[in-house]
Amino acid sequence: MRLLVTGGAGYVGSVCSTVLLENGHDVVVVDDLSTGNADAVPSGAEFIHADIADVAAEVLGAGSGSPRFDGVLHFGAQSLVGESVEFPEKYWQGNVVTTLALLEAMRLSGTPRLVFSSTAATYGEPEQVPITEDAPTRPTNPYGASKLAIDHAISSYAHAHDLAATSLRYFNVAGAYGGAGENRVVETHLIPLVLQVALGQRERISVFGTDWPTKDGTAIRDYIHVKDLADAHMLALSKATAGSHRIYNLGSGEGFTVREVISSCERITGLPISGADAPRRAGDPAVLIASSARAIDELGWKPEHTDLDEIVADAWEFMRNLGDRAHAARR
Ligand SMILES: NC(=O)c1ccc[n+]([C@@H]2O[C@H](COP(=O)([O-])OP(=O)(O)OC[C@H]3O[C@@H](n4cnc5c(N)ncnc54)[C@H](O)[C@@H]3O)[C@@H](O)[C@H]2O)c1
Ligand SMILES: O=c1ccn([C@@H]2O[C@H](COP(=O)(O)OP(=O)(O)O[C@H]3O[C@H](CO)[C@@H](O)[C@H](O)[C@H]3O)[C@@H](O)[C@H]2O)c(=O)[nH]1
Repeated sequence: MRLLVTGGAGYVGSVCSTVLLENGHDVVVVDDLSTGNADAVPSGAEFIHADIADVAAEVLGAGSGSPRFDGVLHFGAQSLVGESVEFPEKYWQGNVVTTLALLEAMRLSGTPRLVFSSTAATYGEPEQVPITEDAPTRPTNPYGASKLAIDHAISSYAHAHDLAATSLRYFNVAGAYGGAGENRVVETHLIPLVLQVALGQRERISVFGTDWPTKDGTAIRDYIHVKDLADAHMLALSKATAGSHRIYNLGSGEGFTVREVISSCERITGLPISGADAPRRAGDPAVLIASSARAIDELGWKPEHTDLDEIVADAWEFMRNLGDRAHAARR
């Protein structure tokens, strides 16, 4: 297929572009580099440096009579929970308004398929875990609310305009694949931050909240290997049907506390990692664990890298090999 990838200079988008190319697809990346790096775009992909809201109509050929792409994978977004509480405008504009422009361009060009990066943050604080797709959606931060609004917009476009749409609700993505991984200019995610401490690029890791109702008082998350996530995107592309919007949770199905993640990083790196207790971060839920049963049943998805130590080991190898290309090392 010929595919448009938004956010392909970011972490998940660059790994998925790599896997799309490995599967023989043609890939055009549009990225505004607001959080991504141009050098993360895989060399086999065409790269357009732009905000997708500005160029979607032109790139997709809105009004030209025939679609130029077989589908869009929409990773491009602002996606930091804490930042979204402080600057909600960045999330309503950058996520919702931008995606509405993309959906209009898809409608007007007749682009038939969409795979959207939704999130566990659409559910908010769960009543029970693991979380299924039928769980109530009560986001605890503007980031999750913006993604939920987009999911609703996609559903109505799919049904009214025959779009074959899939929303993949990722839990916490981690690890690396094919030379692509996490190398953000401003990093806020737990695993890369802990590994930056091991690399001597940061003094200690702050543990946000030690009074959560969990076994060691720190927050629990479900870490999914980015290669397993990429595989789910390939299945979503091939299985989607016109006029339907399916939503799938994607995680490994097991939860780890912040302290357990730090211990895993110590085991894998063989280095002691200094932590400092800190207050809870605004907008964070206590526990997020996925039920991916629907993706396993309907898409035939089989996560293959569910061991936390394996996920951390792949992230560690990627970060050690970054050398001068590491943004953290340049600061
Ligand atoms: N990383 C996770 O744990 C996680 C979990 C759930 C959902 N997600 C979702 O997955 C997607 C990718 O996340 P990531 O961790 O790779 O983030 P990232 O910040 O590394 O990548 C996002 C990319 O999108 C680009 N971008 C942002 N707005 C754009 C716009 N308007 N036009 C063009 N490009 C734009 C950025 O420059 C960046 O390269 C996001 O939609 C995010 O909400 C991520
Ligand atoms: O320096 C840090 C950074 C994070 N944490 C904690 O570690 C956990 C994981 O945090 P982080 O890696 O920042 O991810 P989340 O905030 O859980 O969000 C990720 O996972 C969500 C789905 O679960 C996605 O929607 C988001 O896009 C993605 O950033 C949370 O409890 C944080 O409070 C710390 O204790 N110290």
